[in-house]
Amino acid sequence: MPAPKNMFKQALKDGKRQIGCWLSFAEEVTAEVMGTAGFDWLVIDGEHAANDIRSIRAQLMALEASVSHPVVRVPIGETWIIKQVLDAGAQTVLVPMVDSAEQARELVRAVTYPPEGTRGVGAAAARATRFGEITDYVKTAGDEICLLVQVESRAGIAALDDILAVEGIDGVFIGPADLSTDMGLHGNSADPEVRAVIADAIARIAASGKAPGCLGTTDEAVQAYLDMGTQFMAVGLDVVLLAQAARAKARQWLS
Ligand SMILES: O=C(O)C(=O)C[C@H](O)[C@@H](O)CO
Repeated sequence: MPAPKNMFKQALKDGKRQIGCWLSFAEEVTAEVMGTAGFDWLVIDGEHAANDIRSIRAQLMALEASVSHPVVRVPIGETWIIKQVLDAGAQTVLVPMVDSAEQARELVRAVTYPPEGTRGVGAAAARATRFGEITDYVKTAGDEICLLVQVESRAGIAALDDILAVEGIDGVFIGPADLSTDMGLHGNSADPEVRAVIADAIARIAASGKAPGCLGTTDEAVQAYLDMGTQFMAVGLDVVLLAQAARAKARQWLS
């Protein structure tokens, strides 16, 4: 029995637009709720949400029956956390703060079993193999793992062409908040200077044959990034969606 087909990775290969959303509550019940919305992908955020490997695993389980493909963002691009989230069942990993081709090559090795890579073999007891039921997991997992890296600094933008040349990277996500902050604009990703850098980066990513990704926290930003050619597009964060809806409801009835 082979590893499950990664339909999200296939959709990216086929050039299909994929609309997603961030999961920032670090709670499986909200992941399960968001999993009923119909998004193509959902990010279990290990970087900025209060997640650990157990809560990440719980959200992967909560999304098992959802049409939304779970993408796990690790807190940092280190092999120990990558092996843990892959063994927990993640098939798509998003790695923040990638600034060089060497970092990218190391990440490809981290998601790859030896001899080509460095991923440790824990298949027998792993959720990823359905606890040993998927007998050919070690042999077949590599083709179904989707590795996405985030370029979100001036250094990363400068190294983008070299990063795009790294085989095994399936997509590059441009992080508007971090990029604009690194540009000295304090998270103001709507600044025309930032938008120009993002537009150029999206174009270069697409031209390389890899999938460009981004996140917009307003409809205006989402449309702007889509117009630039973004393929895997996150259109919001669950925490922000709830906060905004609750405040609007309060204003509606308290006024
Ligand atoms: O830099 C960015 O923008 C991202 O990487 C997304 C943020 O981390 C997300 O938490 C929204 O602010």
